[in-house]
Order: sequence, then C-alpha cells, then structure tokens
Amino acid sequence: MRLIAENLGGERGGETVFSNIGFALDKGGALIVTGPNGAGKSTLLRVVAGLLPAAGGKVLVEGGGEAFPTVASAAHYLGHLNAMKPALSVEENLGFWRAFQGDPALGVEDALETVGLGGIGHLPFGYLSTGQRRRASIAKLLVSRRPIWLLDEPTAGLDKASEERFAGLMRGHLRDGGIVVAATHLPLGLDGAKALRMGD
Ligand SMILES: Nc1ncnc2c1ncn2[C@@H]1O[C@H](COP(=O)(O)OP(=O)(O)OP(=O)(O)O)[C@@H](O)[C@H]1O
Repeated sequence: MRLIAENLGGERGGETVFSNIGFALDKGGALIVTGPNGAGKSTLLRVVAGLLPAAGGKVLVEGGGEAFPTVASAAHYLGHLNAMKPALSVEENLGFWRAFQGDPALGVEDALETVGLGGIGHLPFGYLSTGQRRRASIAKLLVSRRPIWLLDEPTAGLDKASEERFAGLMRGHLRDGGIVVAATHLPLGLDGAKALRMGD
C-alpha cells in the first residue's frame, strides 16, 4: 500500500494555508510534520483525511485493494478533539467506534489494557483526566484495523510513560506494514521517519 499526496493545497476561511505539498509513503513509512503554531499542520492532516476539501492537488491510496480503496476507508484520524461522548462510558465509546469503523481488531478491554487504562472502562469518558482521555482515544486506533494512522499531536498531554508506550504502538504499527502521518511539536521516537517542515 502507498499513500500519495500530490501538489496538495489547503485553505482556511478562503485564505491559502499551504500549497504544493507532496509526499509518498510506502507500507512501514512514517512522515513527521512539524512547524510553528498556525503553520497548517492540522489543516494538512484534515485534508489528507478527507475531512476538508483540498484547495489543489490530490491524495490517494494505491494498492489498498477492495478493503481500502480510499484514504477515508484506510485511515484512522486522531484529531485534537477526542471524538468521544463525555456522558457515555469509555467502553461504550470504544464499542461504538469498533462497530462503526468495522474491521475489528483488539477487543475494547484489551485495547484499554494496552494503553494502560485497564479497569476504568466503566467510567464516563467525561470523568477522565486530559492524559487519560488521550489514551482512551489512542485505544480507538487499536479496536479496528486501519493501515493509515493520521495523528494530530498524538502525545499532547501524555506523561512520559504513556508517550513511550505510544511510541511502541506506532513502531509496532509500522512493523506490521502500517503508515503513520503525525503532526507534532514533540519528538515521537520514530527513527527513519521522513520529515515535512511547514510554515518557514
Ligand atoms: N475554521 C477556520 N477558519 C478560518 N481559519 C482557520 C480555521 N481553522 C484554522 N484556521 C487558520 O488556518 C491556519 C492554520 O491552522 P492549523 O490549525 O492548520 O495550524 P497548525 O500548524 O496545526 O497549528 P498548531 O501548531 O497551533 O496546532 C491558522 O492561521 C488558523 O488561524
């Protein structure tokens, strides 16, 4: 599988945020996107995910077969907001995403154990601390199989141990032939990743 962006442009409120961005990632490949606040990292990820229309160029998946013909079908998107309902329990939220996303992978309890949240699945998501919310959202990546992970500041709010645990999960995903595109201000511990610097 290959994730390709060609001559991508992005706009916000009618203003050009970036233009002519291109990259290609084969399975096992990672791209780390850096740049100052407002450089357009989140906008780029949202365009790649198909959540915002591209102002120019295109994004495509090659070799995804029938299961993953498009980026939307092939990708998990982890945004700044965690996309969880605060009044539902952590388990209910993850159960919803597991059913909605299809291609079930880890069970909800196993996914929670993997992110170090075993035993708190019964709590409303809204009761969790900031870092726990982020970890529960990372568990969303594990409950269904999607080869492309699009991650917007995935480690924001995580403590050191959780950061390291997440680096291990990303490395495992890459070893399994996955692809990662991550916008970040913090080192993510991915050796050999490609780099894209925006906004300079
Ligand atoms: N909904 C919106 N309407 C208009 N402008 C927007 C909107 N969302 C973002 N922008 C603008 O687009 C530009 C890029 O924002 P973006 O969130 O992509 O930057 P970023 O590199 O991810 O920043 P950060 O490091 O602060 O997360 C900024 O100038 C921002 O003000």
